[in-house]
Amino acid sequence: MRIDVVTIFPGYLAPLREALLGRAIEAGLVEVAVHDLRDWTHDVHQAVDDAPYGGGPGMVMKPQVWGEALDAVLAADERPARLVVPTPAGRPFRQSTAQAWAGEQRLVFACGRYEGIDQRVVDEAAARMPVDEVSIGDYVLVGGEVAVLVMVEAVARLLPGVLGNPVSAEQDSFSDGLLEGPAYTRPLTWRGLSVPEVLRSGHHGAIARWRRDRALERTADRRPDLLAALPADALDAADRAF
Ligand SMILES: Nc1cc(-c2ccc3ccn(Cc4ccccc4)c3c2)n[nH]1
Repeated sequence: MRIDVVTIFPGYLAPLREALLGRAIEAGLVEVAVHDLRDWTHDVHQAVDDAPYGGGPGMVMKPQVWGEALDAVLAADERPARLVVPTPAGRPFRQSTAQAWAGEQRLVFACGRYEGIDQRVVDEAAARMPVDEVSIGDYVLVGGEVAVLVMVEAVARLLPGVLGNPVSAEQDSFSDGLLEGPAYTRPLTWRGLSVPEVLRSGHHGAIARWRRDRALERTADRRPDLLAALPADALDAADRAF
């Protein structure tokens, strides 16, 4: 997969080259290119924003600069690309979104700032490629860069070879519709707190049942919406007894 990010703050994307994802890039499992939007300005002030039509606070990002930047970035590789535009007004980005995007050959992320990007950039792009306007949560950021870091990590970890132990991607929180239950490691007792006996019993069936019960308990407590959204056949009799 090739990932391109266009932003006026390229330095914000430096963490992409750290740790797990950095190693995946070095291993050639994923390619990442970060581009400075201002490279496609032509005026001395390198203007990327202007006042909003219709008035209102803040500034809007100019369509001309974005149009030239996206044309150039898309032309740099013949693989078909999906354009992703983070915005507070987007459809929710979920694990299912990350799983769908993990199958893409190419993702191009457009990081807005100010009050966002002129809508015509999205509308014009949508005429020639798939475009997703996505939100990473119901809170307001200052720009799209942090959202891109979140989404790139969520997608990249699903790519073959990126995670050391691929099984964990399948056993993710949300992959079975439930939250992850509690996890423990050594020491057996820490500050007077001990690890649940069942986890040391060696009884794999009992352990699996205990873990499922803790996941159900936590999901019911913290995310009842997820429980309500589970398909009818997702809970077996033992789950219902819980
Ligand atoms: N989930 C999520 C995404 C964003 C986000 C993404 C891109 C941009 C570009 C500019 N802003 C600032 C902004 C504030 C308010 C209204 C519109 C834009 C952004 C915010 N916030 N929260």
